[in-house]
Amino acid sequence: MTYTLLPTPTRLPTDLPPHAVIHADQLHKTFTLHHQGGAQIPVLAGTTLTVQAGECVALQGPSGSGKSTFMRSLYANYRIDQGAIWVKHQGDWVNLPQLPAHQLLAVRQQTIGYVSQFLRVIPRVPALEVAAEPLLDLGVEPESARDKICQLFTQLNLPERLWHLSPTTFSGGEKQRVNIARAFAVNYPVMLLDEPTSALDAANREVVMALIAARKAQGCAMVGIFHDDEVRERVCDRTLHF
Ligand SMILES: Nc1ncnc2c1ncn2[C@@H]1O[C@H](COP(=O)(O)OP(=O)(O)OP(=O)(O)O)[C@@H](O)[C@H]1O
Repeated sequence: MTYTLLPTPTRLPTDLPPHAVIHADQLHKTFTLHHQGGAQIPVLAGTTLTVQAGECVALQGPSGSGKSTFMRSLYANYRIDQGAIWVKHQGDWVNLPQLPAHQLLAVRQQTIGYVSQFLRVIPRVPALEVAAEPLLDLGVEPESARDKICQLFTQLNLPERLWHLSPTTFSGGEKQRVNIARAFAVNYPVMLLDEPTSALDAANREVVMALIAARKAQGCAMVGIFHDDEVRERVCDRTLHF
């Protein structure tokens, strides 16, 4: 398959909607498998998405169509081949693929939260500390950070006996709730949600849907992959099809 590559847009379009906070402009991404004869897997070919404050956009499409690749590109976890990823950071538009590492770190600390499906656990670090880390990195006092996480753990029905244990041995749903508390503790203007309810029971799914709705009402722009139709229909305003 051949793609006609468009020139990389490097300027922020002038016609973005007034409350736009993220604008992915014509993203192209092809994986090259160097250890498998250089096989090429074209995944994104001009994907464009603008999200405004207070909106939630669902990424939907068949397995392997590129949803996760797009989401990881929005967090600059994957390097795109062409395109621009504009994010409003502290009042200024920045293009993620062109940022030096320290500025990308600042964008991730202050502007874009990412709820991955799986929690990265470190042996011997208790759940409370794992979840409080992003707040502490922002300079929040340890006591306030701890209070905020305790409040979220309670809301998410994470049993108190687990709070001081390392999540290494937690169940999938327990780990997922630690991850959600970690991301929702910070008031990010943009959040990327990768199947945030995949391991949760019905009651905790409701809690997460309520957290998402509350954050949207505060003006957070969200992009998410939701395999659960009910969750997607209830929290998303529109869909980007892959
Ligand atoms: N790191 C990688 N290296 C090589 N190929 C990759 C990599 N990540 C994804 N791919 C390929 O890119 C394509 C899109 O994968 P991606 O995970 O983005 O799809 P998806 O729509 O999120 O799928 P699913 O719904 O199954 O999670 C697949 O063909 C996959 O094999």
